[in-house]
Amino acid sequence: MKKLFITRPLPESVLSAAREVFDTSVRQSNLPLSAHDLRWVLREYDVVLPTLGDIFSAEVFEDVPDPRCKLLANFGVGYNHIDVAAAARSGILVSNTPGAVTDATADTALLLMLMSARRAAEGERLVRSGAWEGWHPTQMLGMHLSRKTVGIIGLGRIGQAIAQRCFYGFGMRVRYFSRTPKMMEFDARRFESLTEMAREVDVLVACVPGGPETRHLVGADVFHAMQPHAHFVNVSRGDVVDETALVAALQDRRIGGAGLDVYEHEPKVPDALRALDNVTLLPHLGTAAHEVRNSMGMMAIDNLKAFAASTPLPNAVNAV
Ligand SMILES: NC(=O)C1=CN([C@@H]2O[C@H](COP(=O)(O)OP(=O)(O)OC[C@H]3O[C@@H](n4cnc5c(N)ncnc54)[C@H](O)[C@@H]3O)[C@@H](O)[C@H]2O)C=CC1
Ligand SMILES: O=C(O)C(=O)CO
Repeated sequence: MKKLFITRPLPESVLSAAREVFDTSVRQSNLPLSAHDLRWVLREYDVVLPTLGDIFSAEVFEDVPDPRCKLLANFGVGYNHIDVAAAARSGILVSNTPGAVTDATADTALLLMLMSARRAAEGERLVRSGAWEGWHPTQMLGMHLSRKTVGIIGLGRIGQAIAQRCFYGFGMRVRYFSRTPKMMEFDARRFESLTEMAREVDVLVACVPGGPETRHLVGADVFHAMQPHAHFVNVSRGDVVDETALVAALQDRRIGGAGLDVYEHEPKVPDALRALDNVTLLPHLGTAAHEVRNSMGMMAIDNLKAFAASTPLPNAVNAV
């Protein structure tokens, strides 16, 4: 049996499926692997199932010249924590879990859109504080989401699922910023300029992958272009946004508010951001549902099984 290392505790059903095929070791910690342990697992195991937070950089791969590991079956669709080109140079395949995460992450985007536009977190804090003085006609007025315009940054799987929810659920107009035109079953206008789109929308949502190519894609220029009532939502990766520029835009009330699931230096959230009442802060909850984490695990196991059977991986993101 090949040796598998799983870097975090996972649902029992996923672990059972893994044990059917592999001599499986499960690390009993939810913290990212240390620099030492990243190198150790590449040396000691045939296959590894990592998650976001386990930073497999080019240096890590270069430090292990002849790795025993031949597959990193990532638990999650986003793999910006793995240098997949460097992995390939070391003869290591990388796979991910697309599709399993799509609906839950799109739901989280809608959750944040509503929470930010309707000031739900602020209202919840008010009730908890005991300072609520009762309903009145001008209490905590926010923005009505129905029939507004949403601008989606990156119309991939999650972006399209958000577009569908906005169009069918809320009667919203859909705009998107994307490198290539996408076919949707309803009218969705494409922008080639992100700032041009930001000028027009009531809600701007980021759902591109993280990494060097998209780092700080949403910066001061975008927040300056947005209308003062407009909201910004991020369910992608923290580094897609210039967090300093976002804090400034929120402090100056240059935008209506923001809803964030991800942060530039997770789990660190800047004090300045936590001090603001016009931002909703979630702890990377995008896929945090029992069924979804189970499906993600099973998808990772499918890739591991394919590797063990020497058949093509269903979800390879590089080639060796
Ligand atoms: N908050 C959370 O818990 C979760 C976050 N995510 C994040 O969402 C990301 C997207 O996931 P999927 O939709 O499944 O991926 P996807 O690959 O289907 O979609 C990404 C889209 O972004 C586009 N894109 C990439 N670079 C771009 C650029 N520079 N400018 C404009 N468009 C660009 C791609 O062409 C593609 O259409 C993941 O990579 C991950 O980082 C995913 C799941 C859960
Ligand atoms: O799948 C991903 O990319 C995640 O962020 C995990 O929820």
